[in-house]
Amino acid sequence: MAIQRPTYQRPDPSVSGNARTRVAITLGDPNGIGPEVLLKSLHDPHIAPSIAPVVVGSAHVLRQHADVLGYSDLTIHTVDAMPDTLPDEGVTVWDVTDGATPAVHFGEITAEGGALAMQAVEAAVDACLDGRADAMVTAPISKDAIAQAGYTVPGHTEFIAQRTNSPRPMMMMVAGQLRVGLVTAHIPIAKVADALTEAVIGTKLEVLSAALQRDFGIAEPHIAVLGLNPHAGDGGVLGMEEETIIAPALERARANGIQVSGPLPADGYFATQLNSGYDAVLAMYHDQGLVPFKALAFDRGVNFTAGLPIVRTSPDHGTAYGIAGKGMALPGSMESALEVAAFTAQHRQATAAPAQ
Ligand SMILES: NC(=O)C1=CN([C@@H]2O[C@H](COP(=O)(O)OP(=O)(O)OC[C@H]3O[C@@H](n4cnc5c(N)ncnc54)[C@H](O)[C@@H]3O)[C@@H](O)[C@H]2O)C=CC1
Ligand SMILES: NCC(=O)COP(=O)(O)O
Repeated sequence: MAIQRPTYQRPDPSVSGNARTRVAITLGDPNGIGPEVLLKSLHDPHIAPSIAPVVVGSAHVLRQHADVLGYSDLTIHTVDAMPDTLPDEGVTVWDVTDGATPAVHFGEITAEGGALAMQAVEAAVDACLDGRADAMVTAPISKDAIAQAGYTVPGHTEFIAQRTNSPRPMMMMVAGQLRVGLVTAHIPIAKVADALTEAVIGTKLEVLSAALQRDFGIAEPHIAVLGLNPHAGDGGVLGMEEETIIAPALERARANGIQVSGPLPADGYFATQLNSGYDAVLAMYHDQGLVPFKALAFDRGVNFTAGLPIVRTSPDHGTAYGIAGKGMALPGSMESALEVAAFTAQHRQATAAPAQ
């Protein structure tokens, strides 16, 4: 079977009246590969025409990464707020550090790095909420570093949901037509089964279905739902969650007008069903969805947070400390994250109900 590759059209600026999508791009952990993939992506001539990118974080950190990459002639414009217009060349950084000059320690997990990364996320969320930005793209943070900095959320998804008062966030991975939603995300595997309830699965199906319509333009989405246990429980021999929790949740979703199929065996799904016309698949836990997703689409995969009032995407990879500062990081996932952010923001704007 052919590996699924992204088939997104490049975002069409005419969708929103020729306005470029204003994207706030958070710098991520300064010691990881976030700034590197960001710099490489902004050099992609296919990306620049459709978005107005503003990097949020530290100009000093970005300069250090640019120097290591050999981009020493790059002009970095520093501003102290989300700007309305951008210069024709160079990269604009909204510096949120109050003039600090943080050092970069490639490959190290530090509280300072975690704090700096989250300062940028806070600023970018607020810019999206008050309309100064159309979308945000987050370069990767380290969950360890942000915990050292005192943050009690596991990652962006939960943090942005809190800051935007969104009770129903959902992690969703996207690579072209391959879309994977998660019922549970950042919890220990030992807690997954207990976290699965009919209500939770029903909520995730609603959020996923709404995101497919509102953000990806699929009028009548059809969602495949995976089982939890091997072979979807095999009639109860290998586990009962399919019969007692997942199937009833699907019945209720159907009654509410959502097209769903399942519960389907997870291993077979990714081996045979990717071209069967499903618009998305709902996985029960993080690695059930992300292992096959990354195996199929790592270098183009995007992490999209469904269920938010703002548009937020991210590359599908993390801080990759082992290769930080070596110039080896592949930028494709960040490029796709920028594209999906622009595409979904433009789609939301184009289809938003006019104000009464
Ligand atoms: N959106 C985000 O903020 C994300 C953050 N993370 C965090 O990142 C940290 C490290 O996570 P890991 O599980 O080690 O995953 P990782 O994605 O950082 O690294 C996994 C493997 O992929 C390689 N890799 C990752 N990105 C690459 C790229 N662009 N080009 C070439 N090779 C690449 C790495 O070198 C490593 O071998 C953790 O704290 C994790 O929570 C992980 C995923 C997403
Ligand atoms: N595996 C995805 C991941 O860990 C990223 O999480 P988040 O920071 O986007 O919440």
